[in-house]
Amino acid sequence: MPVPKAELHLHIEGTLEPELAFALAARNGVTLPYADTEALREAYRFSDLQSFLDLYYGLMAVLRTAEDFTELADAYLARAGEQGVRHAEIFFDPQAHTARGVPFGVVVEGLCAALDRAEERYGISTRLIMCFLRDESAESAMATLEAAKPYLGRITGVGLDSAEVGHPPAKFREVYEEAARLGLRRVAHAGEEGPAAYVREALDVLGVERIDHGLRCLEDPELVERLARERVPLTLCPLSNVRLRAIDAIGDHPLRTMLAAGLVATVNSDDPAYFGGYVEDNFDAVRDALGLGEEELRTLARNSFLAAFLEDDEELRGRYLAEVEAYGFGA
Ligand SMILES: Nc1ncnc2[nH]cnc12
Ligand SMILES: [Zn+2]
Repeated sequence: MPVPKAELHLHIEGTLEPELAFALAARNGVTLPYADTEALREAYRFSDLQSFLDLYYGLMAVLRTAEDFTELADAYLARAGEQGVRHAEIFFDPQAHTARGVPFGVVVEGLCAALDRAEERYGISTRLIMCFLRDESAESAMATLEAAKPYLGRITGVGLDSAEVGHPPAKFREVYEEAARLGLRRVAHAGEEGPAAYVREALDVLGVERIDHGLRCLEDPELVERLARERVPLTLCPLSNVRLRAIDAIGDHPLRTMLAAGLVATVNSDDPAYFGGYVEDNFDAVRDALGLGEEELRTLARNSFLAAFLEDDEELRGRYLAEVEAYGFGA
């Protein structure tokens, strides 16, 4: 059994495997511009974040009903369970669905039908984080936050994703202020393709508690020192970074440098259906390419639970942390 871990950077729409995409397309009468699953997989050669996003948003056309979202989440949770995930904080992109006429409530209710039975079926506790598309307007993000109000009992936090460069965090200052007033936790993608300054801005202007990716923080040593001192977790996604060409090869990933700098690094899968692996596959990839040892792997697993939004259930966090300490690597 893989090491117990929390997955903190996972877009549920990014778990849409080609087989499920075609099955949902048939069920919903949607025609996909690919002959079959093989042709679709062939298209997964990305040159940057935008080239991925174009395909990712396009394929979402097959997601129409609450049941579709339930199936999607169920398929992820089953895979995640096999990969040692004990706790999952799941992103979703409401605007990518409401823009196609799928109501906010359909998405949340569909996802929650799967999340509600995840503990019982897969032994996984869950949280839901709604992400704003940063290449859409702040007004659209605010309207999305408004649409979320009837469902706030089910939503733990807000995030910020999509095309990063040219859409700095400060664009969403008021939206994040309102989210904080509503008692929502705050995270944001920053420093994936964008500069270290965006990481700083996400902390200072949006008040985020974790940085998603944060890769480019390394270009600013003072910022690295601050992230380490304030113990701001980074949710890294190594296979994603290779596929989206943020780095040339997995062996170039700066994870080891980040751990040595005292950063609270975690390893996650981002969009596993598109990037060639789920979370344990990411652990395996960095272990093999960077030669990580038992203590580094245990630190990554421990960090994932320390960084999780489990303040409402510290007993559960404690149990997960005890599982990490008791885990026997190489068994
Ligand atoms: N890696 C990523 N970066 C930004 N937005 C995303 N949406 C889904 N995956 C993403
Ligand atoms: Zn992401």
